[in-house]
Amino acid sequence: MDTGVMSTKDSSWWVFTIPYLFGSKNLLDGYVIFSLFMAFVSLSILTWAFTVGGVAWKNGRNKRGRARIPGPRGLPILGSLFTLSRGLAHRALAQMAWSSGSSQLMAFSLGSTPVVVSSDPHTAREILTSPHFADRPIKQSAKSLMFSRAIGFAPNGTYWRLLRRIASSYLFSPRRILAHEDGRQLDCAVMLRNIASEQELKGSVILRNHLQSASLNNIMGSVFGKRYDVAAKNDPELIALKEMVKEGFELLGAFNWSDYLPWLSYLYDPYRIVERCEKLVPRVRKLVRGIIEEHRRNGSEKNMLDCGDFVDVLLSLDSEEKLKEDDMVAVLWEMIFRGTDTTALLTEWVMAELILNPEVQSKLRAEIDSLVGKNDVTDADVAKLHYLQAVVKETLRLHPPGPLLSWARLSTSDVQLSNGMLIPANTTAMVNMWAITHDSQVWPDPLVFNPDRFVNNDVDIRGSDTRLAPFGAGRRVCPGKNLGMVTVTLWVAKLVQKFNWVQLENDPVDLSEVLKLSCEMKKPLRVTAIPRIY
Ligand code: HEM
Repeated sequence: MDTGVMSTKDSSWWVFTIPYLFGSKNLLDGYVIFSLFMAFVSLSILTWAFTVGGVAWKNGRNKRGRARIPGPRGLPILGSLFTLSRGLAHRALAQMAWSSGSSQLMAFSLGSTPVVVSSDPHTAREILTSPHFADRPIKQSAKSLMFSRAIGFAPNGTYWRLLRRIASSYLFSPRRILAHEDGRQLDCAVMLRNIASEQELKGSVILRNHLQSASLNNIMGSVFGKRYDVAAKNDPELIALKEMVKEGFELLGAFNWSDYLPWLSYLYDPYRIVERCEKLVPRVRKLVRGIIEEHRRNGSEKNMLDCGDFVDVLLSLDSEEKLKEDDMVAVLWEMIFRGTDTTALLTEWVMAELILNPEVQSKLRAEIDSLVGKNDVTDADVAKLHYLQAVVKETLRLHPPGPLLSWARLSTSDVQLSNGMLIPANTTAMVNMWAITHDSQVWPDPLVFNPDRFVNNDVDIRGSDTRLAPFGAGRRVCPGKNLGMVTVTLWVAKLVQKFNWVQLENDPVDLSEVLKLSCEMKKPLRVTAIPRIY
């Protein structure tokens, strides 16, 4: 609108001044006027587009504080959409921030959306812990898949607080995590057995399949009280569930241009996001409602707050906390979603690093052997295995599963930072955790896998130290962080205790990344798992 008004007003003096200057009435003919007008419009669009930070930062939005927020200009209309729409956005953004000295905060545009990204621990903390950043921008796919009614995307308010309270009391509390140890042990035992048979049968193991099945079953167990026989390849319910989880991941992980250029949704939807979401939602509803019905029929909601599954818990809540059925479906579905890939892919990264660093693997095995011997490793043992904790922390540093902390934040009002920059209301804010954990000013030799850096240096990774906060921080911090850590550390300990892991000569470990919903190994880890003989 503004541009239109400006162009009419400004172009009028051209039209009358130029003929006057040149003294020729011919210049007023239609063609010349049109050319001048087009030149002016192009010039104004270019000037308008090439503001610092790009199209969404026009009118000095980035200059409202004492210090200006620097940033790339991007392309007219699109801004920096190409940087984020393909490849490894965390690496591209880190490079841009480092090379332009904008690590503290960098402004850029995704179409009409103004975005800031921090690659610095101090600014990251200010953003993540600010109450004015407790909302999230919601993608079309997340909305269509009901996630706006689940914890991750619910707007900051009474409903979101209720969900967090229910989840932290009944799913993620230390007592409940402990109560589900048997499930973790069981799923791991099945995984170890299946790994041994695949090794015997094929001479190598594709670890990802086993990890994904174990974590899906594990989260299904604690959320739905249901486990599948993962070796039975023909179970229709398991096949359908895996398909739905995969489809949901693809839809949520896909870069949807219409999220940033809403008018584009009428013209261009290469992933058919709307159509695919419409097909997926009824299938999810049917499956989850079926399981809820089963629980109702079995009357299991009575006294389950301590040892039941999460469906039992939700059914047993009283009127004040009771959720509507559709909200229950959204919350339960979200847990399956979040709990499955994160634990599996983090364990895969840990194992890849252990295979590439055999001396670390041996040191870890020696620690486990000296504390546990041939006994089964338990959660209680894991807490005492300090080198194991250091190995997992170092993996989270080098390969944070959410390098951009998975889901961005949204400012609900203007936020003044201590460095003098002001982030205006309605700005999407990201933290580039990958850039922080790969910054040599923050971590010496950042590219080297060296768990020893954590041995005598107890860095808290649960959000209080933003030099390494792979679970985020502040009120939107990951509520599943303890469950995730307990599961990953237990499984890594048992994998290392039971097998020697060696890379294949003809298929070396490849640490290339692919960024989907999370950042995973591009090439699934295929290795030799040699059973240990005591
Ligand atoms: C290795 C494991 C995991 C990693 C690295 C991880 C990472 C993250 C990150 C970075 C966030 C965003 C935090 C922020 O904005 O500050 C998040 C949010 C969340 N995570 Fe996790 N996560 C993991 C495991 C889990 C598990 C096992 C669950 C549940 C079963 C879970 C459930 C959630 C939920 C519900 C949110 C949204 C919280 C909110 O918006 O209030 N996560 N996670």
